[in-house]
Amino acid sequence: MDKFVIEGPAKLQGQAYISGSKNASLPMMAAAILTDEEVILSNVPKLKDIDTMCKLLIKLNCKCKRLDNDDIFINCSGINSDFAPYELVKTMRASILVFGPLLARLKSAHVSLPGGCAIGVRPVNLHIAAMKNLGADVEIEEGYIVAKAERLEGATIYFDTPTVTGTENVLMAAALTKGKTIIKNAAKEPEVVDLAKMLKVMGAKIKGEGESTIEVEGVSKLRGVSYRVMSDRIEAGTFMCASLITGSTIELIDAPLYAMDAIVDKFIEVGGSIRKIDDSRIEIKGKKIEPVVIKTAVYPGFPTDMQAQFMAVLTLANGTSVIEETIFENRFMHVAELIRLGANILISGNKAVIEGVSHLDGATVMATDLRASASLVIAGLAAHGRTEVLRIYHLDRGYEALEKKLSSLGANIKRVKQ
Ligand SMILES: CC(=O)N[C@H]1[C@@H](OP(=O)(O)OP(=O)(O)OC[C@H]2O[C@@H](n3ccc(=O)[nH]c3=O)[C@H](O)[C@@H]2O)O[C@H](CO)[C@@H](O)[C@@H]1O
Ligand SMILES: C=C(OP(=O)(O)O)C(=O)O
Repeated sequence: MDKFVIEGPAKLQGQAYISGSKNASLPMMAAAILTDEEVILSNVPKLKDIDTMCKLLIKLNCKCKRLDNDDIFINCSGINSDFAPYELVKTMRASILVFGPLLARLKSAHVSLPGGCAIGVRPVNLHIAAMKNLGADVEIEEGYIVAKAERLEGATIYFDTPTVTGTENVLMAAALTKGKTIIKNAAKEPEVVDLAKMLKVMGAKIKGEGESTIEVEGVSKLRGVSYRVMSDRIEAGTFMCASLITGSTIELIDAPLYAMDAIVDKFIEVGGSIRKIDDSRIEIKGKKIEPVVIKTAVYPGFPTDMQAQFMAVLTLANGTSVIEETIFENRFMHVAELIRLGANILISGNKAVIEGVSHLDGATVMATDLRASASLVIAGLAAHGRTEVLRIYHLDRGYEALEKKLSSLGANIKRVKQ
């Protein structure tokens, strides 16, 4: 198990390249199941989750391999298995994204139920209800979703709560399902929009992506595609937090600002500034850390995936901040670890009250989930002395070469094998 060793405090300068989006790449890889032609995705980040999705596709008898650099090649012409085993699904919840495509392509799916995880229970009841609505018979047997769909037909699907991967599963299934499917209270996240754009290039008929009602007119066949994945707004936001907490000016290449309004607003409210250099480059400057109120919400609200990183920054604010987490019931696992670094944080229900302190001191801390890990790295950059972040395999699920990118900005951070 690797750990990070950080010697702080750091001052950063230079350029960081923002990789392709994990949460856009994963559904697009699953969408390759929908066609028997080649799919080439570019700008796919080198991450553990991407490797897991590739392994899962190979298990289904698709071909999946990384080409040069950031391209992934997938060909599902030989797909002949509908089985997504627990061994893979337990390591990555996003495996549930093969559910919709398998049903549409093979008329059956046998997909392990993802377990709970550190941030919450994360049920998939809405995915299952949606597939039933499209006409599938779905049972839960021995921890698996077992679904058959002799005759799928377009339907109106209403989500009680907008679910990102649920919306993506329905989009993919409906693209190959006879008739019109209307998704109401759909997720509007940019990654959903990017998936819809890819599906349209494949020949899908979709209207309304990015709005709360999406209409899909099913087609009988989808083509292969070559598609460039959007850049990762959460990675870009994480670098914004690194610049705030270290009071540094850095340049970001390929940050998808068009999808980052809520993050940029908070960055500026806390005390950052942004200057556009050209179409692909921005300069971000962390000047001071003012206390703020943050409430996570579905897009275009403030993303839950940025909550932990902003909390790390606010531990050093000039006053008291409040963060309310409304998406996941247990996404404050980083708090106890930030307290080990000297932070003053109280939790009451789904609210955290963060009293800014004058400084943080290095300590050994434990990463518990992906974004919690990132928040500990950010805090470690500002903490005085040595911070060890254990269990960074969580971080490797979703950040490409974070330690290399931070080192090249001047941080003293090393990956150490234990
Ligand atoms: C691979 C991927 O894209 N992951 C993202 C996706 O996760 P994911 O798609 O799993 O998250 P959802 O949007 O589904 O979850 C939103 C809320 O709906 C609830 N819910 C969801 C489905 C369901 O069947 N029943 C149900 O109750 C969840 O428990 C949660 O409270 O969106 C989350 C919210 O922006 C992000 O944090 C994740 O990074
Ligand atoms: C929670 C996240 O991912 P996943 O849904 O893949 O667990 C995340 O990206 O912060």
